[in-house]
Amino acid sequence: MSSIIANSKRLVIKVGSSLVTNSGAGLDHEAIATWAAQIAALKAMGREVVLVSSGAIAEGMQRLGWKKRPSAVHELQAAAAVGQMGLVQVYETCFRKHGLHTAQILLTHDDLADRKRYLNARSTLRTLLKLNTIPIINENDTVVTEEIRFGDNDTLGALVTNLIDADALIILTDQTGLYSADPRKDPTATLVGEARAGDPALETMAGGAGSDIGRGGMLTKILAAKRAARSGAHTVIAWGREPDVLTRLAQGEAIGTQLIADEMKTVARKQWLADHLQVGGKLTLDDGAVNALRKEGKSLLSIGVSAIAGDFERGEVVTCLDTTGREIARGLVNYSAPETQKILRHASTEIESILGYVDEPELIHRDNLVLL
Ligand SMILES: Nc1ncnc2c1ncn2[C@@H]1O[C@H](COP(=O)(O)OP(=O)(O)O)[C@@H](O)[C@H]1O
Ligand SMILES: N[C@@H](CCC(=O)OP(=O)(O)O)C(=O)O
Repeated sequence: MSSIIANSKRLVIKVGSSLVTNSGAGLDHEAIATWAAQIAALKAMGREVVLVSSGAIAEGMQRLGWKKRPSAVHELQAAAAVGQMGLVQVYETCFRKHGLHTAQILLTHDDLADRKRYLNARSTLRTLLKLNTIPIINENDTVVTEEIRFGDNDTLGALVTNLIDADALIILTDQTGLYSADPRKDPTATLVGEARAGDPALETMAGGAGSDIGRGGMLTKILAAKRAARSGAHTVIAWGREPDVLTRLAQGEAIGTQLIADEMKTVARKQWLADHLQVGGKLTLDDGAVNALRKEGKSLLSIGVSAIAGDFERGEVVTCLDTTGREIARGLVNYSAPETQKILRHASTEIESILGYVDEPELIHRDNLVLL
């Protein structure tokens, strides 16, 4: 059996609190250095990596000398704010040794549900990847309440996987994978080597967190795999302290639990777009633009749009019609209706002089476009 990661170019790697903080005993610098070295090796193989790291609350508690996890949300938030400083310092130091810059991104689930912020986060992350940096993502604990209470970064990892259209999500944790039951409670439990992401049987095997440090347990990891599969990404759940776990996975070795997305990426993305967002407006394309989309797989540029209808905002789904009114595509539009009205029939290079700013050179990026 070979690893589903072998052919994955863009990876989201999630490391849980129990792992980053060595079961709550402060940040584990050595382990973080090991992952940084492996991620640097993945970069050298041409992979793109986004890291989702927990550990802020646990590190904050350690720094503040708190032995017991507080139940008051504002105290958890304060601990997260203190601990996040330590977390990013360690990552920055470790990656710098490999000549890599890190970038801190703090997100809430709401940010990814909001159309505009979704596009903004996506553009920033894609730019950071182009700049060859390692984005380090955590929840923005200061401004959330429910995430902190039920907070698990597994869900965030899956949302980021969907957001940047990653090929795979690797969840590193303190167990060697998903077991038929919680191995802390049932010593006869056996490792699940491979399964279909979204198989309901997995949910009955997975329990909650086995320690006070981690939040989600296995169930949130299984649900994250199901969510990641909706944009066609596979998930691996593996032990973070397994020697060379990341580089071995990338070289094709099957380690831990592999949860396979059975939908093709393009089909899944189309479904995801169709499910998530309602059509907010219409664009009429000239024949050249229809050709560029259909035959050449290109993005839609403002120059190819001859008319618009509806009052859509940046980030809404719009439908693209040919000159006869037939729907040929749908996609997430980068400019609002009033902006599009001003830039239609104009080249991308003119956007800045017309609007005074440029969000993206494309009206709809091809990754956000589904042909019908
Ligand atoms: N079926 C299962 N297989 C493996 N671990 C399980 C299972 N059910 C529950 N768990 C528990 O989930 C824990 C990992 O989740 P969690 O503590 O939230 O880690 P992390 O901080 O890495 O997200 C394990 O230590 C284990 O006790
Ligand atoms: N944002 C929180 C992460 C929440 C959490 O504990 O998640 P996880 O360890 O992934 O179950 C923190 O940094 O402490």
